[in-house]
Amino acid sequence: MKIVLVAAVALIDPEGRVLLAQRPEGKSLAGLWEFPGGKVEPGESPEHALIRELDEELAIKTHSSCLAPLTFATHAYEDFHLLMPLFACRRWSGIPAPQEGQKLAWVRAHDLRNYPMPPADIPLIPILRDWL
Ligand SMILES: Nc1nc2c([nH]c(=O)n2[C@@H]2O[C@H](COP(=O)(O)OP(=O)(O)OP(=O)(O)O)[C@@H](O)[C@H]2O)c(=O)[nH]1
Repeated sequence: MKIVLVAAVALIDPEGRVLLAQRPEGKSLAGLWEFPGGKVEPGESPEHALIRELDEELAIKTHSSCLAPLTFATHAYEDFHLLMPLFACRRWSGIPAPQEGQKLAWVRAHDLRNYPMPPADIPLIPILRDWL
C-alpha cells in the first residue's frame, strides 16, 4: 500500500487553544475538522511543507525552529496509508485567515472531542489533551 506523508501542526494560542480547520465541500473527508497541513512534496522536508501550507492555507508565517515534534498518526485509509507527523507551534506571524474557504475554530483541549475529525486523528486527541 502506498504510504502518503502528510505534515500537520497544532497551532497553540496563548490561552492554550488549538486551531482546527474544517475540510471544505468537494474534498475527501469534507466537513471533518483537521490540523492544518498537507502532503509533503518530493524534495521537501516535513517542516518546509508545513511552512508552505501555513502560508497557503492560513496566510501566516513561521519558521522550522518554531515547529516542535509532538506525535504522529499512522492510519490505513482505503487507498493509501497515512503517515502524519504532528508538530506543535506557538510562534508565528500574522493572524490565521482561511484562504481556501475553510472554517476555523480555536478549540480548548477538553472540547476537541466535540469536533468530528478524520479517523487517523482520533488517537491524537488524548495525547494532545494530556500534553496541553
Ligand atoms: N492536513 C491534514 N490532513 C489530514 C489530517 N488527518 C488526515 O487524515 N488527513 C489526511 O491527509 C491528507 C492531507 O492531504 P491534503 O490536505 O494535502 O490533501 P487534499 O485535501 O489537498 O487532497 P485529497 O482531497 O486528495 O485528500 C488528506 O487525505 C487528509 O484527509 C489532519 O489532521 N490534517
